[in-house]
Amino acid sequence: MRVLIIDDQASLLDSMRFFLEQRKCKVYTALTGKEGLKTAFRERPSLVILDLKLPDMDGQIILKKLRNDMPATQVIIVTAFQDMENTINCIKLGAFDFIHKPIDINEIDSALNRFDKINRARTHQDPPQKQGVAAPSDGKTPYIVGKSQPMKEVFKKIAMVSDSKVTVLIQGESGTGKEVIARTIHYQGAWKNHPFMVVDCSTLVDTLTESQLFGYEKGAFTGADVTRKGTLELAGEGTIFFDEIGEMPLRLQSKLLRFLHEKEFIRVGGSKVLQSDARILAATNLDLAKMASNGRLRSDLFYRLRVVTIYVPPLRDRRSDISLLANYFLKKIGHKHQMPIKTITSGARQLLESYAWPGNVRELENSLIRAAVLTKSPVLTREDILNAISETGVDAVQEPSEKTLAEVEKEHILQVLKIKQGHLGKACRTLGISRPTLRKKLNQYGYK
Ligand SMILES: Nc1ncnc2c1ncn2[C@@H]1O[C@H](COP(=O)(O)OP(=O)(O)OP(=O)(O)O)[C@@H](O)[C@H]1O
Repeated sequence: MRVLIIDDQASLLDSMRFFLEQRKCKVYTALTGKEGLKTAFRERPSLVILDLKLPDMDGQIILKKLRNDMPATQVIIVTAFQDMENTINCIKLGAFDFIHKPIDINEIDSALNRFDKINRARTHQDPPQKQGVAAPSDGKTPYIVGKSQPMKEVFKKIAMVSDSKVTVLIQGESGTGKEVIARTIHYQGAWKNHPFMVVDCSTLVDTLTESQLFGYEKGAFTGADVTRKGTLELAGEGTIFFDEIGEMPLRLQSKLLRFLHEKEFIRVGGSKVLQSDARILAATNLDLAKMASNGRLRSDLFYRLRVVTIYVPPLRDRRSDISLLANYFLKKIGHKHQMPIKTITSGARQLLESYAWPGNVRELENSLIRAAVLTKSPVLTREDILNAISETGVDAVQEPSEKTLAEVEKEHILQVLKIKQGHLGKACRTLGISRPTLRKKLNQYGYK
């Protein structure tokens, strides 16, 4: 295989050359963008490894040129994790993969393995299609940190859907980052200057929801003294994100379905059919297929929603993201609380990487906030992290104890409630008990 590496760090070029030559690649190198393009057009490599930050040219311009003029050549971009917007733009522009800086040779190895595999499969296919062009960045996009293979797939899907109005269902456990993904789809997309509206289906009452969603006409019900627009109208050409879609009352499900089919709706108490061009994103941590089969969710709505599904794996299934996320959160905490950025010992890092994180990324972030705020020292130890986790976490890191079953049950219920930030509905789902049962138990513990 012929590989061209474009990077302004001579030492990195040397070590990559050494590594790639071991893999029997013919390697070309270039220290600048201009030199890189010249070499690419002369040598026609099958793969280019391209650093986005070059002294003379923007990496995205080089990528665009390579994808346009040499579509058979694939490009892996090298990026800093703070460059998430750029990374997504590069995927939109047709980058094959990305690896993070500082470069871990294992990441290159697995990217090359993927490239080999896909290249072999592609031999009999048509040349790759030209990809869409990215919208300019506006700085509002939230960061999504991740370098694990499942998160790379998530980034690719975000890039694929953000410039279209396709309905997307985001599935994953609580705290895995579903809302961040929804926001990123919106703010990376062509309609990012239009509103992003969130509807939390788990907190809405049936009748209230209807007027909130569809708006109402003056006089539609007692207290409706003026005509009001609902979320669908207010969103305009933007995005409506239905969080916890599995909680939507059945009656509203059919109205939402009509909206998804026809893009039409009527205000409560009105007769005029109104049009909306909003994009629908939905998220759930429930098994919607099961809900559809037992009648709790309309199956036609389920099929309509899952046109494109993004699955976000729990943090315990993508442990290679943990260290990166921890660094990111420690920086974020430092900036937010205006304190020096804390670091962690290798023991603490090992603990973070081995813990089960039942509350996923949210629990990791909250534990680090607690540890950073409560610890005076600039370096967080294993103990500091352990204390912070056991404040809210589930018992995954604790030693076996001699507690009674009732004590363990109480602790577990209170911990889950903390993780769910006091949200009874969410806690019930995690605990697998009904709301009345949870209330009864809380009463027994002395909580009203
Ligand atoms: N990959 C990620 N990179 C950076 N921050 C993340 C990532 N994933 C999650 N977070 C952060 O973790 C917290 C929880 O994320 P989010 O609210 O998106 O999860 P969720 O899956 O929608 O949760 P829920 O199902 O409980 O509503 C947020 O503060 C978010 O910013």
